[in-house]
Amino acid sequence: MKILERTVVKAGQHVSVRVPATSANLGPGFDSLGLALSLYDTVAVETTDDGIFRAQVAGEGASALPTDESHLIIRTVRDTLESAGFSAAGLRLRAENVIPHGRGLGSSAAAIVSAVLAANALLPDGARLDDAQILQRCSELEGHPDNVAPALAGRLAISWAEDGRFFSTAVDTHPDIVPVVAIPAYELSTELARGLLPQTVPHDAAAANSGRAALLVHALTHAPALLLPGTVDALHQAHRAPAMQPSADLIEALRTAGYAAVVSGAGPTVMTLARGEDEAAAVEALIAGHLKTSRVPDGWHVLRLAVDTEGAKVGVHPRN
Ligand SMILES: Nc1ncnc2c1ncn2[C@@H]1O[C@H](COP(=O)(O)OP(=O)(O)O)[C@@H](O)[C@H]1O
Ligand SMILES: N[C@@H](CCOP(=O)(O)O)C(=O)O
Repeated sequence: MKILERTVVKAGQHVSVRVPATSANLGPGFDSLGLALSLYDTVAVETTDDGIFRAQVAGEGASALPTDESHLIIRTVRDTLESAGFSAAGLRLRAENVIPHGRGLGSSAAAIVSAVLAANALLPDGARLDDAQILQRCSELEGHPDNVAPALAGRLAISWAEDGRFFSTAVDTHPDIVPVVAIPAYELSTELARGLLPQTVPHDAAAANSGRAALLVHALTHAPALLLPGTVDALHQAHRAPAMQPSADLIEALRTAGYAAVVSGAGPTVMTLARGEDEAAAVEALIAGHLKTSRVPDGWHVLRLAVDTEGAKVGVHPRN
């Protein structure tokens, strides 16, 4: 058997990456629309020559995530180096996690993006991936592009796939848009939520959904008054509701009151796209009242966020 020779990347390199949370789907944009949010994970990676691969995790997942070479970011850094013909003799990683896990705010996408960008920065000139290759790699690892694209580029990302290739374009949102997220204590894995979807959908549902998705892009970029009709989904939310009934009930209460509430990603976080700070305050008041009077589990966190406009940021110290 032929053993593949890989060049070992230089030890003593330091890279840090900050990646935003993301909310995918936004109602009718299943696997295609995603919004970058002002909530960030940060990871610092150092190459060593001691043969040890170790992660130190603070914040979200600190007590649950592995700290050895099975950590998602360590695995993805190594795989990305290896696919470029390189390897690391050792890695030390420090993660400061703020994005909650299994809540539909793109934590796994943020981890994948930070790993691919860190690995890319560790590669020598001439071996690095370009932006299209980075999007391709991250989308393949995540399985869909709608979280990784806005995590990379910021803003509202519109993504699509063709013959196994992933593409995306990012656009500015209207300045009035204020995302308010209500994050429950309970988790729902994206894998499990994807398993609840049917293999095929009726033609009228697909036709209705494409009209709403087109309307939503206009509402988010130019006409926030159209956000309520623009966030009607016919493809995934109803199928997933039984797995997140408290979130589905909160969405119904918000939409009945005229607010554009959706399932964030695969859930169970509820995101409302408010029009301005006054409406955001009214949304927060409605959520607080609903959580007090309805029989929902405790432990929700409500955050008023902004749309992140920068996407992932990489720092290299020092550049070789
Ligand atoms: N920062 C991280 N570091 C390591 N693993 C992570 C990180 N963020 C997420 N993960 C992994 O991804 C899982 C959550 O992914 P997923 O079910 O897709 O939910 P989410 O909507 O948060 O992306 C976590 O349980 C964990 O295994
Ligand atoms: N389009 C995906 C989005 C998953 O987002 P996440 O934040 O829940 O990982 C889906 O709906 O499955």
